[in-house]
Amino acid sequence: MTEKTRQMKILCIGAGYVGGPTMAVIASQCPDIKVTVVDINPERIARWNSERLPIYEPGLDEVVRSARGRNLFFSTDIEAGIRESDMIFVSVNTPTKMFGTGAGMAADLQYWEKTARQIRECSNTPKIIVEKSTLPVKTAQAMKRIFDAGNHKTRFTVLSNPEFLAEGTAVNDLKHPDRVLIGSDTSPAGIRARESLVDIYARWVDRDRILTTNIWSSELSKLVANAFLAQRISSVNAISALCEKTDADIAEVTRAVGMDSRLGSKFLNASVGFGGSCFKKDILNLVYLCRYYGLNEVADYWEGVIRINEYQKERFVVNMLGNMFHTLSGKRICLLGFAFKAHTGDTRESPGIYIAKRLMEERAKLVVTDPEALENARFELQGVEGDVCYTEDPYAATDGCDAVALMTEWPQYAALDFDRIFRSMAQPAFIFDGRNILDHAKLYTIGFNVFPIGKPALTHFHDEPSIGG
Ligand SMILES: NC(=O)c1ccc[n+]([C@@H]2O[C@H](COP(=O)([O-])OP(=O)(O)OC[C@H]3O[C@@H](n4cnc5c(N)ncnc54)[C@H](O)[C@@H]3O)[C@@H](O)[C@H]2O)c1
Ligand SMILES: O=c1ccn([C@@H]2O[C@H](COP(=O)(O)OP(=O)(O)O[C@H]3O[C@H](CO)[C@@H](O)[C@H](O)[C@H]3O)[C@@H](O)[C@H]2O)c(=O)[nH]1
Repeated sequence: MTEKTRQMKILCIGAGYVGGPTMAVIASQCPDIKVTVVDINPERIARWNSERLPIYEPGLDEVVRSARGRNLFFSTDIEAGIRESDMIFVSVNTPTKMFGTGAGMAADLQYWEKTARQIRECSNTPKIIVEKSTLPVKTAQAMKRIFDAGNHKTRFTVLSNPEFLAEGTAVNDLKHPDRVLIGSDTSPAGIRARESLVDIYARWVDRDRILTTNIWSSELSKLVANAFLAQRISSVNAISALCEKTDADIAEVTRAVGMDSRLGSKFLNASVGFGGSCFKKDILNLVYLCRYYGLNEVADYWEGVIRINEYQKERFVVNMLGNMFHTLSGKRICLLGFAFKAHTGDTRESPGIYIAKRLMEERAKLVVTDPEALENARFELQGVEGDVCYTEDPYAATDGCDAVALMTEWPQYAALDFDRIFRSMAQPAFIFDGRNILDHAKLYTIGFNVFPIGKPALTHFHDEPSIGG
């Protein structure tokens, strides 16, 4: 093949929730580009090559099937992948560091750095390196320093291209993104690399949605986007506590507030708290960066978003305890849903984890149910002391329970036969709706004592709750 007709080869290192779907969509949109996704985890790669993908994501099976074996490949041969590629996306995990300096705050960059060194060692031809993982601002500089130290065989150009997909809607988000952000330096090589990445996305994304910025703005924008989104939920959840004290209704308040076009109506649902692998970790990372630069007031401000989220989860438990006569000991409680949001099997940082642990601390007997997340739920709660069992059938899960705590807004939960559930439960029966998706008036009519978030409770008790321990 001549240089002109040579097939472009993309490699993605990290076959997780981001690497897998992102590359599947690129491969399906660009049949002439060879896309290979590699990972150090052979089981994950085997699942990507099987009929049962390692993650549940609506629409993903079809996209993977359309391209796998044609121009989309999953492999554990990282070195070969690096050698043959022109462009390498780095999509490894960047969790919160749990040791040493910055423990509990900073991003743990060990996976990312190992990858950078491996790329350097295995490269003989020029590479464009694309940061897909969420990284602290200035990581591209560190990456370039690693590449430039000791490899005189070839040239590396680093771009930042953070990913904004949300789980549960990943395929749609990737096919129809609000924007694609690409950061580069302004050297001729930087601009050329940036344009080649723009050209890939432009196959299916309008050019006016493809933003190009300097590399530091791009890295920082990802952290800021997540901080703003999480801040919105913490703002609503903080007000939900005030609503419960004042008989205001959070749904009415957010509707009124969200109709202001300057604010907008999306992402204003009160909840038991936000979860997911990104919000907490990325805000902690932002807070750490602010403290590193001596901006303590700014750090405190953003830390407040996380504090309110912790408060909201604890408030939910305290509310259950207070309304169930100040003891949960020996009571059977169903956690309806365990994924951190609907339409995913992911349980990372799910509020269900905290609630489950606290309820077990109160010696409740838990029954966990979820349509997609039971395997992960078992993993999250393994080794936790207490009485917990798992079942996929929500009717079996609620059978004999004293209370149901709805954790995940799966639409099928709103459609359950609550007459049947009520009849099978211990009396008095309680429902704590951590997502406000149920028909509260109807549940009350059936006989439940209903506790939504940020709305007046509907109970069949006509006296004030007793003050207990
Ligand atoms: N999950 C999301 O919705 C989401 C969205 C946007 C951005 N992000 C960011 O994308 C990055 C990846 O997130 P994720 O959710 O896909 O993580 P993940 O844990 O699902 O996947 C990361 C993968 O990288 C692999 N890996 C780690 N070190 C490796 C190495 N040296 N060589 C090869 N493979 C290696 C792991 O085995 C794992 O399979 C993170 O920085 C995250 O913050 C995540
Ligand atoms: O009004 C709302 C909206 C969301 N949530 C909760 O917030 C969490 C996060 O939800 P969401 O943002 O939809 O899912 P993620 O997959 O975590 O996506 C976020 O994190 C990703 C990783 O960085 C980014 O790419 C996305 O843009 C960003 O939305 C979940 O627990 C939701 O239930 C609420 O409680 N109320």
